[in-house]
Amino acid sequence: MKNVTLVLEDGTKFHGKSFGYDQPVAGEVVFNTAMMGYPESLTDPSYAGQLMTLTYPLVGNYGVPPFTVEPDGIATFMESDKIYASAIIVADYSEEYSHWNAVESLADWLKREHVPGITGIDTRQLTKVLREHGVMMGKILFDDEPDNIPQADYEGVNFVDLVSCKEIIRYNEGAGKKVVLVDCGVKNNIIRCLTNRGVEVVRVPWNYDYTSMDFDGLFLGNGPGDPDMCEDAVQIIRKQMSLSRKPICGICMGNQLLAKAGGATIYKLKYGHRSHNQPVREVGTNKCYVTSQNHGYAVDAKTLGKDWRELFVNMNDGSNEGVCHVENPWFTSQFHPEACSGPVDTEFMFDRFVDKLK
Ligand SMILES: NC(=O)CC[C@H](N)C(=O)O
Repeated sequence: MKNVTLVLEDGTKFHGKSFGYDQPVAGEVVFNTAMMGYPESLTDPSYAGQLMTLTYPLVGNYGVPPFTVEPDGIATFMESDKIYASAIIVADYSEEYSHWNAVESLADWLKREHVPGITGIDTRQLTKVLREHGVMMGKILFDDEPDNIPQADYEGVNFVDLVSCKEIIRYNEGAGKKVVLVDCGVKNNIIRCLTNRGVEVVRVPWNYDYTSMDFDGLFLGNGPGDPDMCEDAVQIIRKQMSLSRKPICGICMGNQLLAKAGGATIYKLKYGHRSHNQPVREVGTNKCYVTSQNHGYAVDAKTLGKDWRELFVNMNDGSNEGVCHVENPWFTSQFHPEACSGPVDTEFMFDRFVDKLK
Protein backbone atom coordinates (compact mmCIF):
# COMPACT_ATOMS: atom_id res chain seq x y z
CA MET A 1 0.00 0.00 0.00
CA LYS A 2 1.47 3.34 -1.06
CA ASN A 3 1.62 6.29 1.33
CA VAL A 4 -0.70 9.13 0.40
CA THR A 5 -1.60 12.56 1.74
CA LEU A 6 -4.95 14.25 1.52
CA VAL A 7 -4.27 17.99 1.22
CA LEU A 8 -7.20 20.33 1.75
CA GLU A 9 -7.49 23.72 0.06
CA ASP A 10 -6.55 25.47 3.35
CA GLY A 11 -3.34 23.40 3.64
CA THR A 12 -4.60 20.90 6.26
CA LYS A 13 -3.00 17.49 5.66
CA PHE A 14 -4.08 13.94 6.51
CA HIS A 15 -1.74 11.00 5.94
CA GLY A 16 -2.98 7.58 4.90
CA LYS A 17 -2.50 4.62 2.55
CA SER A 18 -3.88 3.92 -0.91
CA PHE A 19 -6.10 0.82 -1.13
CA GLY A 20 -7.85 1.61 -4.42
CA TYR A 21 -6.46 2.69 -7.78
CA ASP A 22 -3.04 4.31 -7.39
CA GLN A 23 -3.57 7.70 -8.98
CA PRO A 24 -3.59 11.24 -7.60
CA VAL A 25 -6.94 13.00 -7.81
CA ALA A 26 -8.52 16.36 -6.98
CA GLY A 27 -12.12 17.21 -6.13
CA GLU A 28 -14.56 18.64 -3.64
CA VAL A 29 -14.10 16.91 -0.27
CA VAL A 30 -17.47 16.00 1.25
CA PHE A 31 -18.49 13.73 4.11
CA ASN A 32 -21.27 11.19 4.50
CA THR A 33 -22.24 9.99 7.99
CA ALA A 34 -24.19 6.90 6.90
CA MET A 35 -23.16 3.57 8.44
CA MET A 36 -23.43 1.61 5.20
CA GLY A 37 -24.29 1.96 1.53
CA TYR A 38 -20.91 2.49 -0.15
CA PRO A 39 -21.88 0.55 -3.34
CA GLU A 40 -24.98 2.73 -3.78
CA SER A 41 -23.23 6.00 -2.88
CA LEU A 42 -20.21 5.40 -5.10
CA THR A 43 -22.50 4.71 -8.09
CA ASP A 44 -24.81 7.67 -7.33
CA PRO A 45 -24.04 10.14 -10.18
CA SER A 46 -24.69 13.02 -7.74
CA TYR A 47 -21.21 12.33 -6.28
CA ALA A 48 -19.45 13.23 -9.56
CA GLY A 49 -16.46 15.49 -8.92
CA GLN A 50 -16.37 14.71 -5.19
CA LEU A 51 -13.97 12.92 -2.88
CA MET A 52 -16.39 11.05 -0.62
CA THR A 53 -15.38 10.75 3.03
CA LEU A 54 -17.22 8.18 5.17
CA THR A 55 -17.34 8.93 8.90
CA TYR A 56 -18.39 5.40 9.85
CA PRO A 57 -14.98 3.91 10.63
CA LEU A 58 -15.12 0.36 9.24
CA VAL A 59 -15.66 0.25 5.48
CA GLY A 60 -15.47 -2.62 3.00
CA ASN A 61 -16.43 -5.43 5.37
CA TYR A 62 -19.46 -6.49 3.33
CA GLY A 63 -17.70 -6.35 -0.05
CA VAL A 64 -19.36 -5.36 -3.31
CA PRO A 65 -22.43 -6.87 -5.03
CA PRO A 66 -22.36 -8.09 -8.65
CA PHE A 67 -23.08 -5.82 -11.61
CA THR A 68 -25.97 -7.98 -12.85
CA VAL A 69 -28.49 -6.22 -15.06
CA GLU A 70 -32.29 -6.60 -15.05
CA PRO A 71 -34.23 -7.23 -18.31
CA ASP A 72 -35.00 -3.49 -18.53
CA GLY A 73 -31.27 -2.73 -18.62
CA ILE A 74 -30.98 -1.41 -15.06
CA ALA A 75 -28.30 -2.73 -12.70
CA THR A 76 -29.85 -4.94 -10.00
CA PHE A 77 -27.83 -3.66 -7.05
CA MET A 78 -26.11 -0.47 -8.20
CA GLU A 79 -27.45 3.04 -8.68
CA SER A 80 -25.92 3.50 -12.15
CA ASP A 81 -23.51 1.77 -14.50
CA LYS A 82 -20.24 2.80 -12.83
CA ILE A 83 -18.57 4.62 -9.95
CA TYR A 84 -19.14 8.38 -10.21
CA ALA A 85 -17.44 9.61 -7.02
CA SER A 86 -13.87 10.71 -7.77
CA ALA A 87 -12.47 8.87 -4.73
CA ILE A 88 -13.41 7.34 -1.39
CA ILE A 89 -11.76 8.30 1.93
CA VAL A 90 -12.10 5.93 4.90
CA ALA A 91 -10.68 5.40 8.38
CA ASP A 92 -10.24 1.65 8.42
CA TYR A 93 -10.56 -0.35 5.20
CA SER A 94 -11.53 -3.96 5.90
CA GLU A 95 -9.56 -6.30 3.65
CA GLU A 96 -11.77 -9.21 4.62
CA TYR A 97 -15.37 -9.13 3.47
CA SER A 98 -18.37 -11.33 4.00
CA HIS A 99 -21.91 -10.96 2.65
CA TRP A 100 -24.34 -13.31 0.86
CA ASN A 101 -24.31 -11.03 -2.16
CA ALA A 102 -20.65 -10.00 -2.34
CA VAL A 103 -18.59 -11.00 -5.36
CA GLU A 104 -15.48 -8.88 -4.89
CA SER A 105 -13.73 -6.58 -2.46
CA LEU A 106 -14.14 -2.81 -2.44
CA ALA A 107 -10.41 -2.50 -3.25
CA ASP A 108 -10.70 -4.72 -6.35
CA TRP A 109 -13.74 -2.80 -7.56
CA LEU A 110 -12.02 0.57 -7.13
CA LYS A 111 -8.94 -0.70 -8.99
CA ARG A 112 -11.03 -2.12 -11.82
CA GLU A 113 -12.85 1.21 -12.22
CA HIS A 114 -9.68 3.32 -11.79
CA VAL A 115 -10.99 5.11 -8.71
CA PRO A 116 -8.64 6.02 -5.84
CA GLY A 117 -9.47 4.93 -2.30
CA ILE A 118 -7.51 5.85 0.81
CA THR A 119 -7.55 4.44 4.32
CA GLY A 120 -5.99 5.32 7.67
CA ILE A 121 -7.51 8.82 7.60
CA ASP A 122 -9.06 10.18 10.80
CA THR A 123 -12.32 10.79 8.97
CA ARG A 124 -14.07 12.15 12.06
CA GLN A 125 -11.37 14.80 12.51
CA LEU A 126 -11.52 15.55 8.78
CA THR A 127 -15.28 16.00 9.12
CA LYS A 128 -14.81 18.39 12.05
CA VAL A 129 -12.47 20.48 9.89
CA LEU A 130 -15.01 20.54 7.04
CA ARG A 131 -17.85 21.44 9.38
CA GLU A 132 -15.93 24.31 10.92
CA HIS A 133 -14.41 25.70 7.73
CA GLY A 134 -17.15 24.63 5.31
CA VAL A 135 -16.76 22.32 2.34
CA MET A 136 -13.32 22.49 0.69
CA MET A 137 -11.54 21.36 -2.44
CA GLY A 138 -8.75 18.87 -1.90
CA LYS A 139 -6.22 16.56 -3.50
CA ILE A 140 -5.08 13.03 -2.81
CA LEU A 141 -1.33 12.96 -3.54
CA PHE A 142 1.15 10.07 -3.55
CA ASP A 143 4.07 10.71 -1.19
CA ASP A 144 6.61 9.32 -3.66
CA GLU A 145 5.48 11.60 -6.50
CA PRO A 146 5.60 15.39 -6.91
CA ASP A 147 2.31 17.29 -6.74
CA ASN A 148 1.67 17.66 -10.46
CA ILE A 149 -2.11 17.69 -10.69
CA PRO A 150 -4.11 20.92 -10.89
CA GLN A 151 -6.67 21.81 -8.24
CA ALA A 152 -10.11 20.74 -9.53
CA ASP A 153 -13.04 23.05 -10.22
CA TYR A 154 -16.42 22.26 -8.75
CA GLU A 155 -18.51 25.41 -8.94
CA GLY A 156 -19.00 26.56 -12.50
CA VAL A 157 -18.78 23.01 -13.92
CA ASN A 158 -21.88 21.56 -15.58
CA PHE A 159 -21.60 18.05 -14.10
CA VAL A 160 -25.20 17.29 -15.11
CA ASP A 161 -24.27 17.52 -18.78
CA LEU A 162 -21.41 15.07 -18.16
CA VAL A 163 -23.55 12.38 -16.49
CA SER A 164 -27.00 12.70 -18.13
CA CYS A 165 -28.08 10.16 -20.77
CA LYS A 166 -27.55 11.36 -24.34
CA GLU A 167 -30.61 9.70 -25.87
CA ILE A 168 -34.13 8.79 -24.79
CA ILE A 169 -34.40 5.47 -22.91
CA ARG A 170 -37.78 3.79 -22.33
CA TYR A 171 -38.78 1.46 -19.49
CA ASN A 172 -42.02 -0.53 -19.07
CA GLU A 173 -43.17 0.45 -22.56
CA GLY A 174 -46.95 0.36 -22.98
CA ALA A 175 -47.51 -0.23 -19.25
CA GLY A 176 -50.02 2.54 -18.70
CA LYS A 177 -49.54 6.10 -17.54
CA LYS A 178 -46.48 7.66 -19.13
CA VAL A 179 -43.93 9.61 -17.09
CA VAL A 180 -41.18 11.76 -18.58
CA LEU A 181 -38.14 11.45 -16.33
CA VAL A 182 -35.59 14.24 -16.70
CA ASP A 183 -32.16 12.62 -16.25
CA CYS A 184 -29.81 15.02 -14.50
CA GLY A 185 -27.84 11.99 -13.26
CA VAL A 186 -30.74 9.89 -12.08
CA LYS A 187 -30.29 7.04 -9.59
CA ASN A 188 -31.60 3.65 -10.67
CA ASN A 189 -33.86 3.33 -7.66
CA ILE A 190 -35.91 6.31 -8.80
CA ILE A 191 -36.57 4.41 -12.03
CA ARG A 192 -37.31 1.20 -10.08
CA CYS A 193 -39.71 3.05 -7.74
CA LEU A 194 -41.61 4.35 -10.78
CA THR A 195 -41.70 1.16 -12.87
CA ASN A 196 -42.66 -0.90 -9.77
CA ARG A 197 -45.79 1.26 -9.62
CA GLY A 198 -46.81 0.21 -13.13
CA VAL A 199 -45.99 3.36 -15.08
CA GLU A 200 -44.06 3.70 -18.31
CA VAL A 201 -40.92 5.80 -17.92
CA VAL A 202 -39.45 7.86 -20.74
CA ARG A 203 -36.00 8.95 -19.57
CA VAL A 204 -34.81 12.04 -21.42
CA PRO A 205 -31.52 14.02 -21.39
CA TRP A 206 -31.46 16.93 -18.91
CA ASN A 207 -31.89 19.62 -21.61
CA TYR A 208 -34.37 17.77 -23.85
CA ASP A 209 -37.52 19.70 -24.71
CA TYR A 210 -40.31 17.20 -23.88
CA THR A 211 -43.11 19.78 -23.82
CA SER A 212 -44.68 18.63 -27.11
CA MET A 213 -44.47 14.90 -26.21
CA ASP A 214 -47.49 12.88 -25.18
CA PHE A 215 -47.17 12.04 -21.44
CA ASP A 216 -49.12 12.08 -18.16
CA GLY A 217 -46.60 13.38 -15.63
CA LEU A 218 -43.12 14.83 -15.28
CA PHE A 219 -40.45 13.58 -12.89
CA LEU A 220 -37.27 15.59 -12.22
CA GLY A 221 -34.42 13.40 -10.97
CA ASN A 222 -31.34 13.98 -8.85
CA GLY A 223 -28.00 15.11 -10.23
CA PRO A 224 -24.55 16.45 -9.40
CA GLY A 225 -23.22 19.97 -9.07
CA ASP A 226 -24.69 23.45 -8.96
CA PRO A 227 -28.34 23.69 -10.06
CA ASP A 228 -27.60 27.17 -11.41
CA MET A 229 -25.69 25.43 -14.22
CA CYS A 230 -28.97 23.87 -15.43
CA GLU A 231 -30.76 26.98 -16.71
CA ASP A 232 -31.86 25.13 -19.91
CA ALA A 233 -33.73 22.54 -17.82
CA VAL A 234 -35.38 25.33 -15.78
CA GLN A 235 -36.60 27.09 -18.94
CA ILE A 236 -38.16 23.85 -20.25
CA ILE A 237 -39.91 23.21 -16.87
CA ARG A 238 -41.28 26.77 -16.99
CA LYS A 239 -42.58 26.20 -20.50
CA GLN A 240 -44.23 22.94 -19.37
CA MET A 241 -45.87 24.71 -16.39
CA SER A 242 -47.25 27.39 -18.69
CA LEU A 243 -48.74 24.75 -21.01
CA SER A 244 -50.49 22.38 -18.61
CA ARG A 245 -51.28 21.37 -15.02
CA LYS A 246 -49.89 17.84 -15.46
CA PRO A 247 -48.37 16.44 -12.25
CA ILE A 248 -44.71 17.24 -11.61
CA CYS A 249 -42.57 15.64 -8.92
CA GLY A 250 -38.88 16.17 -8.22
CA ILE A 251 -36.12 14.75 -6.04
CA CYS A 252 -33.05 16.62 -4.79
CA MET A 253 -31.74 18.42 -7.93
CA GLY A 254 -35.38 18.07 -9.07
CA ASN A 255 -36.52 20.06 -6.03
CA GLN A 256 -34.00 22.76 -6.79
CA LEU A 257 -34.92 22.96 -10.49
CA LEU A 258 -38.68 23.11 -9.86
CA ALA A 259 -38.23 25.75 -7.14
CA LYS A 260 -36.04 27.75 -9.53
CA ALA A 261 -38.66 27.45 -12.27
CA GLY A 262 -41.14 28.83 -9.72
CA GLY A 263 -38.86 31.82 -9.09
CA ALA A 264 -36.73 30.75 -6.10
CA THR A 265 -32.97 31.12 -5.75
CA ILE A 266 -30.42 28.54 -4.61
CA TYR A 267 -27.53 28.88 -2.16
CA LYS A 268 -24.65 26.62 -1.25
CA LEU A 269 -24.85 24.95 2.17
CA LYS A 270 -21.81 25.29 4.40
CA TYR A 271 -21.12 21.55 4.29
CA GLY A 272 -24.10 19.74 2.76
CA HIS A 273 -26.35 16.97 4.01
CA ARG A 274 -25.07 13.47 3.30
CA SER A 275 -26.45 10.77 5.58
CA HIS A 276 -29.27 8.37 6.35
CA ASN A 277 -30.71 10.14 9.38
CA GLN A 278 -31.77 13.64 8.35
CA PRO A 279 -35.01 14.51 10.21
CA VAL A 280 -37.56 16.24 8.01
CA ARG A 281 -40.95 17.66 9.04
CA GLU A 282 -43.87 17.91 6.67
CA VAL A 283 -45.01 21.52 6.94
CA GLY A 284 -48.44 21.94 8.54
CA THR A 285 -48.25 18.56 10.27
CA ASN A 286 -46.41 17.05 13.22
CA LYS A 287 -45.09 14.27 11.04
CA CYS A 288 -41.34 13.82 11.05
CA TYR A 289 -39.56 11.45 8.71
CA VAL A 290 -36.04 10.08 8.83
CA THR A 291 -34.55 10.59 5.39
CA SER A 292 -31.60 9.72 3.19
CA GLN A 293 -29.85 12.76 1.72
CA ASN A 294 -26.99 13.81 -0.54
CA HIS A 295 -26.91 17.47 -1.44
CA GLY A 296 -24.64 20.50 -1.15
CA TYR A 297 -27.05 23.23 -2.30
CA ALA A 298 -30.46 24.27 -0.98
CA VAL A 299 -33.50 26.23 -2.03
CA ASP A 300 -33.81 29.60 -0.29
CA ALA A 301 -37.40 29.25 0.94
CA LYS A 302 -37.73 33.02 1.44
CA THR A 303 -37.46 33.47 -2.32
CA LEU A 304 -40.21 31.00 -3.34
CA GLY A 305 -42.55 32.30 -6.02
CA LYS A 306 -45.93 33.64 -4.91
CA ASP A 307 -47.98 30.51 -5.65
CA TRP A 308 -45.48 28.22 -3.96
CA ARG A 309 -44.94 27.06 -0.40
CA GLU A 310 -42.54 24.88 1.55
CA LEU A 311 -43.64 21.23 1.78
CA PHE A 312 -40.86 19.89 4.02
CA VAL A 313 -38.32 21.47 6.37
CA ASN A 314 -35.11 20.04 7.81
CA MET A 315 -35.42 19.78 11.61
CA ASN A 316 -31.66 20.13 12.19
CA ASP A 317 -30.97 23.40 10.39
CA GLY A 318 -34.37 24.63 9.13
CA SER A 319 -33.29 24.41 5.49
CA ASN A 320 -35.78 23.66 2.77
CA GLU A 321 -36.59 19.99 2.11
CA GLY A 322 -39.27 20.30 -0.55
CA VAL A 323 -41.74 22.68 -2.14
CA CYS A 324 -45.22 22.53 -3.63
CA HIS A 325 -47.51 24.68 -5.71
CA VAL A 326 -50.59 25.94 -3.88
CA GLU A 327 -53.02 24.78 -6.61
CA ASN A 328 -51.36 22.50 -9.11
CA PRO A 329 -50.08 18.94 -8.43
CA TRP A 330 -46.43 20.05 -8.45
CA PHE A 331 -44.38 18.94 -5.45
CA THR A 332 -40.87 17.86 -4.57
CA SER A 333 -38.47 16.65 -1.92
CA GLN A 334 -34.87 17.66 -1.33
CA PHE A 335 -34.32 14.30 0.40
CA HIS A 336 -34.26 10.95 -1.39
CA PRO A 337 -37.58 9.07 -0.97
CA GLU A 338 -36.11 6.25 -3.08
CA ALA A 339 -33.44 5.80 -0.38
CA CYS A 340 -30.89 3.29 -1.72
CA SER A 341 -29.24 3.35 0.54
CA GLY A 342 -31.05 4.54 3.66
CA PRO A 343 -34.48 4.58 5.27
CA VAL A 344 -37.55 3.97 3.11
CA ASP A 345 -39.99 6.00 5.28
CA THR A 346 -40.78 8.49 2.52
CA GLU A 347 -41.39 6.18 -0.44
CA PHE A 348 -44.99 7.45 -0.22
CA MET A 349 -43.80 10.37 -2.37
CA PHE A 350 -43.94 8.01 -5.38
CA ASP A 351 -47.44 6.85 -4.40
CA ARG A 352 -48.61 10.46 -4.15
CA PHE A 353 -47.18 11.20 -7.60
CA VAL A 354 -48.59 8.08 -9.31
CA ASP A 355 -51.96 8.76 -7.65
CA LYS A 356 -52.04 12.22 -9.23
CA LEU A 357 -51.51 10.70 -12.69
CA LYS A 358 -54.95 9.05 -12.54
N1 LIG B 1 -28.47 14.47 -5.11
C1 LIG B 1 -28.75 15.60 -5.74
O1 LIG B 1 -29.60 15.65 -6.65
C2 LIG B 1 -27.93 16.80 -5.37
C3 LIG B 1 -28.38 18.08 -6.01
C4 LIG B 1 -27.27 19.12 -6.08
N2 LIG B 1 -26.22 18.66 -6.91
C5 LIG B 1 -26.76 19.42 -4.69
O2 LIG B 1 -25.66 19.01 -4.35
O3 LIG B 1 -27.42 20.07 -3.91
